[in-house]
Amino acid sequence: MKYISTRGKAPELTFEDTMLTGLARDGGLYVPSEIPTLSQADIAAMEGQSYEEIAFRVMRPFVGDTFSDAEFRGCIDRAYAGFGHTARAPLVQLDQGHFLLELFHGPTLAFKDFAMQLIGQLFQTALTRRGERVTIVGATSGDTGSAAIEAFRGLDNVDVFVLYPHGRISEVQRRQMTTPTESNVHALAVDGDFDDCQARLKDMFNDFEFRDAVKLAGVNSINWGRVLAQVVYYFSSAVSVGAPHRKVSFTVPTGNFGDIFAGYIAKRMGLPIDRLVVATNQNDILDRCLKGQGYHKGDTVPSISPSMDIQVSSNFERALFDAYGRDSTAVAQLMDELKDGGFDVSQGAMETLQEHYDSGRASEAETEATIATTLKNTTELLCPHSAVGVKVAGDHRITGTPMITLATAHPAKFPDAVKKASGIHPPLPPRMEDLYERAERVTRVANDLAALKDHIKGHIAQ
Ligand SMILES: Cc1ncc(COP(=O)(O)O)c(C=O)c1O
Ligand SMILES: N[C@@H](CCOP(=O)(O)O)C(=O)O
Repeated sequence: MKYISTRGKAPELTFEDTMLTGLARDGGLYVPSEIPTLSQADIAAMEGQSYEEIAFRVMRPFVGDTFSDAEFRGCIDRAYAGFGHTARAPLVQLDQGHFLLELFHGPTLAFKDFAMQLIGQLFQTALTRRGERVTIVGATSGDTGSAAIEAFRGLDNVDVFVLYPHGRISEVQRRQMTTPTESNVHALAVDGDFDDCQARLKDMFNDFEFRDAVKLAGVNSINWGRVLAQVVYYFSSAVSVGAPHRKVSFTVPTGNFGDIFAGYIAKRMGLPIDRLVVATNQNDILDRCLKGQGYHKGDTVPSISPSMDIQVSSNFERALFDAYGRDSTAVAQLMDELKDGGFDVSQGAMETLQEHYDSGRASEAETEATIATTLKNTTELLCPHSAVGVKVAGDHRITGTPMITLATAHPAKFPDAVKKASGIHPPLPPRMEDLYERAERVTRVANDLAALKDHIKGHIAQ
């Protein structure tokens, strides 16, 4: 299995090198040169299998000979052993034909743990074998950062720096990143928004001198391994509601487009997915684009679902690559236009996108109302991101096709917004009860590439 860049000018890589490389050297994102498929019989055989077994069967074809079967199975087993639910990703029925996929039973209470816990194991195995160390830098709107710190803290061969937008994440999210005591993890509060953090991260990858000097690696969803691990729960959940014998639709609270793109990969692999519904908050650039209005950046408006306060949706580049018939020149041109504010999508590419994706948005008031009504009707307490999904799913139901909405975070990560909407203050799990008493360690930094690079160079272990 080979991986190619969406911009066509970076070397083809193996799975291992793709995973350790992060952003392609031409600024693009790596994707598999072809998508392996599973037969209907392969998918039907997943019924009743453990999450770990389904994970092995879904991901194995993408990994090539990077890991032996035994190594790969070991990584998967260790990755999910610490989850707080034996099903790992349990399905809860909300009403007739509408299901919630709870993806928040991992160590940091968000769906990011599914990929990050696995990536942590895969990095460790590959780096130990190669005798190498890397510097991981991540950009986060709240959840990727804590998941990355949890997955890599205390490891000998990795330093982790996480850039988050100062004052724009919840207190629980911040404390999850600033309270770990291991010296190889560093939280950096950037004066800017998430798009600034992500842009500076990409600047670092595009600065080859810096990139090579610190052996930069990325664990944002620019890393193909992140997307791949998220494909698994589309299979596990769809099979539970009748796939491959019936079609299933998914609604996905969306920001950086990694999670919904994983759903698209599942569909390309043969999972009978009818609609993939992109659900955005008031930062609705993706909804507007998928409705044919072009991709044009505006200002990010802080919301009660802060993890989705994003204008430059990184993985949309992967969706565009396929929609433009894998024309890397066209994609590179669009990404150049994006630097100047945005681009229009060609009619052909738009039709291809709309074949797979629907979209909708939820206002702040609709998000709050959905938290309240869902609690009243079902006893499920949603986080604001999951509530965006549930609201939008409600607008896209088709009789006879089950709809699965992804619940991407635990409500306790956003207690203020949840309390305001529901009257309930969701408690943290017992292992995190003292989060508010733990000492914080964080460095405030300007939104300035040189300052960030200096800080990182000065704090990596030699
Ligand atoms: C809780 C939560 N929900 C939804 C999203 C959006 O996911 P994606 O960026 O993969 O579209 C994020 C951020 O990634 C998140 O942290
Ligand atoms: N919402 C994310 C933003 C980064 O997304 P990623 O999937 O590219 O890591 C976050 O919580 O940090």
